[in-house]
Amino acid sequence: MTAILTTNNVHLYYGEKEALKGVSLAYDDNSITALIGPSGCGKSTYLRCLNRMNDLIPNIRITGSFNFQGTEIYAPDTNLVTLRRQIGMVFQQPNPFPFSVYENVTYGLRLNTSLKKAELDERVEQALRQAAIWDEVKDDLHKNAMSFSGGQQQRICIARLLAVQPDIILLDEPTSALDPISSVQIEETLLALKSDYTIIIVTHNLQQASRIADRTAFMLDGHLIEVDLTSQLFTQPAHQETSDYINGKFG
Ligand SMILES: Nc1ncnc2c1ncn2[C@@H]1O[C@H](COP(=O)(O)OP(=O)(O)OP(=O)(O)O)[C@@H](O)[C@H]1O
Repeated sequence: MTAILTTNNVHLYYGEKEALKGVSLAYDDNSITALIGPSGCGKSTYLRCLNRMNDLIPNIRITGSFNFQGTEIYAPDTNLVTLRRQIGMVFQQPNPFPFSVYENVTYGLRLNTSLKKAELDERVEQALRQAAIWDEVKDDLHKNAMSFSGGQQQRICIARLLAVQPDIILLDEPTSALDPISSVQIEETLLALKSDYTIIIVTHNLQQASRIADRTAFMLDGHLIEVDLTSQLFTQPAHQETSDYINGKFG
């Protein structure tokens, strides 16, 4: 399989502090990769590099390469709006805009395209169906997205991202603010989406990683310790630190 995204020898410094220490990882299309590791190991920092969400942090320095479909993400001529359409992100706290469901889902489309109303309607339904929230909101498309439950809001945010047809979906602990039923619904949604997208998810929840991820990467203190098929990493990790972490000895 060819990798859709490859990061090579990534180092990231917040001022003097080195938060990423040579992370190299490649991602296959149509797969879910989980990034796990104790608090502060650099998971979110690394994830945010992938669509340049760290760009505005003062005194940040990033080295290494980030090859996305043959182009360098950090090339000077990269268009950030296009990049973030292709590599979208879902955050820990659901963050719908304070507008209707319909306006949320069409937001990126109205910025990037000049689709007609009927085409917009079609894309809205398609994205909400893919995010497994259509049945719950189809009669309330013009209701404020903030009036739905946290889990519903998170699936509306996923639909908002899917509407612009990204290639890669980044998720930073997308279920940690949600109840268990909503979390399962998000996991099922991600499993269904994997046939069309590349998904990279940061999670503290090891059961979640083992339920949904094809591959899991374990990070510690800015290093990538190992990456493997999830079943392999959880049953026969190659490194003692990984074994100690997954067995709850720290973290
Ligand atoms: N904006 C920032 N400025 C300075 N240091 C930062 C910044 N963001 C993160 N760090 C530091 O970089 C290191 C990695 O943080 P990061 O948030 O990426 O870890 P994490 O593994 O995602 O942690 P958690 O699981 O708690 O979210 C930590 O030591 C953190 O304090």
